[in-house]
Amino acid sequence: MKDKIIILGEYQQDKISSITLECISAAKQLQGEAEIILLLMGEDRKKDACELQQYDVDQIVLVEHPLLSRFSNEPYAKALLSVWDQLNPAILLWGHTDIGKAISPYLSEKLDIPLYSNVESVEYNEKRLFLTRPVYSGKLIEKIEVNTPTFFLTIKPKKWKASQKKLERNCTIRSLKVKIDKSIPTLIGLEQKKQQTLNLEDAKIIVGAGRGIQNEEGFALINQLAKTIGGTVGVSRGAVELGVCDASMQLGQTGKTVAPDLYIACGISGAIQHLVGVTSAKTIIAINKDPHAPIFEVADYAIVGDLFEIIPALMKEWDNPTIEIS
Ligand SMILES: Cc1cc2nc3c(=O)[nH]c(=O)nc-3n(C[C@H](O)[C@H](O)[C@H](O)COP(=O)(O)OP(=O)(O)OC[C@H]3O[C@@H](n4cnc5c(N)ncnc54)[C@H](O)[C@@H]3O)c2cc1C
Repeated sequence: MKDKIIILGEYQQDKISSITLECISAAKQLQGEAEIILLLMGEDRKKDACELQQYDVDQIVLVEHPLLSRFSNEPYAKALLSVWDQLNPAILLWGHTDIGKAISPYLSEKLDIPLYSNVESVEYNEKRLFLTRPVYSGKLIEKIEVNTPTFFLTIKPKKWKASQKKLERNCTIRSLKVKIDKSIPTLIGLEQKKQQTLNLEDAKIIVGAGRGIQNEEGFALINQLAKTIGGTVGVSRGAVELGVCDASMQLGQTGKTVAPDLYIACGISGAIQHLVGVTSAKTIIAINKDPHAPIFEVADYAIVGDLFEIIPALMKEWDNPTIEIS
C-alpha cells in the first residue's frame, strides 16, 4: 500500500486559506511515491472540494460533521485522531498557524509521534530527510534529520509558494465518517473583537505600530496612515503591552508571520523576535527617532525622526503629492 501524506485544509472567513496551498507545495517536495490527501473538515464542504480538485493532490477526503463547522480544539483533535486511525498516513502536514499550534502538540503526545514544528525547508539528500526551522527566538536555524517514517509537520507560513491550479481535475473526492463524542466542550459562538485586523497574512501593505506610538492617540495615527495608503495594521509586542491594541495583531515569533509587498515599521526597535515575523516583506520602511535602532539594519528605507511629525507629513504628501517621481 502507498504511503500517505495528509494535509489539513484550513479556512479563513470560509475560504480555503493560502497556507493550505503552501502545504500542498511542501507535500510535493516530500512526496516520493506517497499519495497526497487533502483533508477538508467542516460542514457542506463538497463545493469547496470540487473547486480544489484542480490543485496538485491525489485525493480529497471530506470529514463532515456539525461539530466541525468552525474550528474548535477538541472536536477537531478528536476527528483527526479518528482520521489517523482510519487512513494510517505516514505524514500529517499543516500550517504553523493558530490551528496548527493549538492541536499538533496534543496529537503528537496522544499518538506518540514526533512533531516537527515551524519548519522552513525540507530537503532529501541520498534518501535522508533534513528539515530546518528557527530556534532560540529565531537567532539560530536548526537543521535536523528525520529518522522515523511517520511524523507530524507544521510549516512556517510564506516559506513555500502557494500551489497553482492545473487545467485538469484528476483527483478523487471521498467522504470519511468520524464519531465525535457529544460530551466534549462545544463551540457556541464567536464574537469579533472591535480592533481585530483580519487577514494580516494576506495583506499587501502592513503598517506596523510599536511602543513608540505611546498611547491611543498614536495608535489612531497608525490606523489613519493604514487607511490612507490602503494597508492593514500589525503591531509589535511593545504596542500590545501599551494596552492600546489586540494581541491577535502581533507580528513576530509569538505572533503572525507576514510577507507583504510593503511593511512600514513605526516606532519599532527591531528586536529579533519581531523581525522573524516581518523580514519576508519585499520592502521595509522604518520610522524611528533613534538612528541606531536595529530595525534600520533590515530596512530598505530609513526615516529618522519623530513618528508624530513624520506620519502626518507622509499622509499629506500622499493626498497632495508635491514631489514628482520619474
Ligand atoms: C520569547 C519571546 C517572544 C517574543 N515574541 C515577540 C513577537 O512575536 N513580536 C514582537 O514584536 N515582540 C516579541 N517579543 C518581544 C521583543 O523582544 C521586544 O521586546 C518587542 O518586539 C519590542 O517592541 P517594540 O519594538 O515596539 O518596543 P521597544 O523595543 O520599546 O522599541 C520602541 C522603539 O520606538 C522608538 N520610538 C519611541 N518614540 C518614538 C517616536 N515618537 N517616534 C519614532 N520612534 C520612536 C524607540 O526609539 C524604540 O526604538 C518576544 C520576546 C520574547 C522573550
